Amino acid sequence: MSKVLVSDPIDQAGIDILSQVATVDVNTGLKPAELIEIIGQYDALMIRSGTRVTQEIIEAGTQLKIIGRAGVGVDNVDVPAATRRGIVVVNSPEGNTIAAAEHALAMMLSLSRHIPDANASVKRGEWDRKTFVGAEVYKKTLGVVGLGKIGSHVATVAKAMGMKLLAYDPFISTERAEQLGCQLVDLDLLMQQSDYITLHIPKTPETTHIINATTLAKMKPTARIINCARGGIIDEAALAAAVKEGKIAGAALDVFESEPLGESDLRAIGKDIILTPHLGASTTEAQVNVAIDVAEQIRDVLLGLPARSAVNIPGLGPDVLEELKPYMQLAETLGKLVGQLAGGRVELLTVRLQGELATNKSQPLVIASLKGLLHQALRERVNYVNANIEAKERGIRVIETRDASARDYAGSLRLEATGTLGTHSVTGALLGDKEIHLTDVDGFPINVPPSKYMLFTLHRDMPGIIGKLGSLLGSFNVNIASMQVGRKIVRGDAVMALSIDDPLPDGILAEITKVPGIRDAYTVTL
Ligand SMILES: NC(=O)c1ccc[n+]([C@@H]2O[C@H](COP(=O)([O-])OP(=O)(O)OC[C@H]3O[C@@H](n4cnc5c(N)ncnc54)[C@H](O)[C@@H]3O)[C@@H](O)[C@H]2O)c1
Ligand SMILES: O=C(O)CC[C@@H](O)C(=O)O
Repeated sequence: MSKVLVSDPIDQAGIDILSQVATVDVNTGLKPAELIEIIGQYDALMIRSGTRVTQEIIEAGTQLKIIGRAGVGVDNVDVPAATRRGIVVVNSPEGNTIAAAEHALAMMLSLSRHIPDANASVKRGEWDRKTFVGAEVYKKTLGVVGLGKIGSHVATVAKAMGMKLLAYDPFISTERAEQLGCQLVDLDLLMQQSDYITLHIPKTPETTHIINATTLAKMKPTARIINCARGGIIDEAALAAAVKEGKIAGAALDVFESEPLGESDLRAIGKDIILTPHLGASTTEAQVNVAIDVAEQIRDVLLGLPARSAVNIPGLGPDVLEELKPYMQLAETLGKLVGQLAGGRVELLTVRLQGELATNKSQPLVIASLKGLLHQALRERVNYVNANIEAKERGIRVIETRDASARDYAGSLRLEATGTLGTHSVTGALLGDKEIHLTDVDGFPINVPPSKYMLFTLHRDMPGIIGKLGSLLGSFNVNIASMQVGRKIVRGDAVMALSIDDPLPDGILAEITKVPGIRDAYTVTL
């Protein structure tokens, strides 16, 4: 019989499901060394946010087939390390949506009416009705940052309470925002005009400290901000200072840069700051939902069936998977690339299957392309199961075309993305030992294997330009691993593809486009 280790508190409903197919050991609060010591005996590991599943733990888990995260965020799991070892990582993308949305709404109302401090005062024996005069949310403006699953539910309920809604989400269509009664605006306008601001975005390099001293300074002095998404999206020191100095009226936080919250200025501020210990998902209903959702997937994988919400491996039958896996990786890589070249909001994705791929099962490749395209916006929340639905909700139209006569490579895939900032295309193929190669960017032929960090330029093919770019990158201490130019005619337009060892430092893109002859530059992380 298989063995499952449950290393965080999980609802009994999940344990009952696991017990149908496995021996279940519940052992919570383990130190990393203790987990490393015992993980080798287990086929599956089920966690919440408490257990940090590092590469070391994954390597010690020699029998592990699946890691199940009872919740949304898999930021406590080293997913690339699990993928390398062929371990499926599953989550529950929707099980706690309502719980988190209701917590944000509860925070907004509690802040407005000083409920935590009023309650504490009555319990101390006082009867103070002056200190706790509040504000109504009716007819006030709520700015929703991130109009995904949780943000959408918050918006729907806030609308019913008579609030006016603004939203900032660069990956959501105007139509989707309008359906929810939200006016889509940029972040600056949202910060300036909202009476309440609520954050529902993932923590990514782009969203880390997206709310900082500069953005907070744009808020009205009467405005309040709520973060039930992820710690680190708000710069906590800047927030504490803004509330203390009366630059904004208040804040409510469920999540922190470091959890549990240690020494912090936030604790010292009275009724204008409300703090809860990452309780967004802590409702009986959500814990039953996520436990069942993830336990069912662990059960299925242990029985040799596909998982429905795999973060790293598609929920397809093993035979189809084996055959298509290299092409799905190609499609996902091209999706990530074209999404970042297009920037902004993509409205149309054209997937063209060429050569022998034209006769293949196309649906998984279209899904993998969409998963790659949406990765920038959704990170681990997009998977092979929800990519289609997420794309539809964002108003992304998908067109699929086939060209069996294309003969440049045995089989190749071309993605073209049209968005608010223009159209870009990329083509790729599997060469040699099924190695992914980019064979075309924006109609310019190249032949480069993709790397984690890349820089693309669109420039005029003229003497000296490569040297100038090389020196500029050198002056920013950027090391070039490889470089290739693709052109159609001599001294015409050209594309340069550079693989670089590290992410480009801030500000360098603007410098690159100042080099005479370079029209555009795009940085990409794959
Ligand atoms: N407090 C809790 O216990 C708790 C519980 C559940 C989820 N969460 C967190 O809540 C957040 C939202 O979860 P969800 O399920 O709604 O996710 P989701 O993926 O459905 O929605 C996230 C939205 O953020 C948008 N987005 C991405 N990058 C952005 C950017 N740079 N600027 C503006 N918008 C951007 C995406 O387009 C997407 O619409 C996540 O961070 C999740 O981890 C917290
Ligand atoms: O496990 C929890 O309680 C937190 C869950 C939440 O942050 C999530 O990402 O789903």
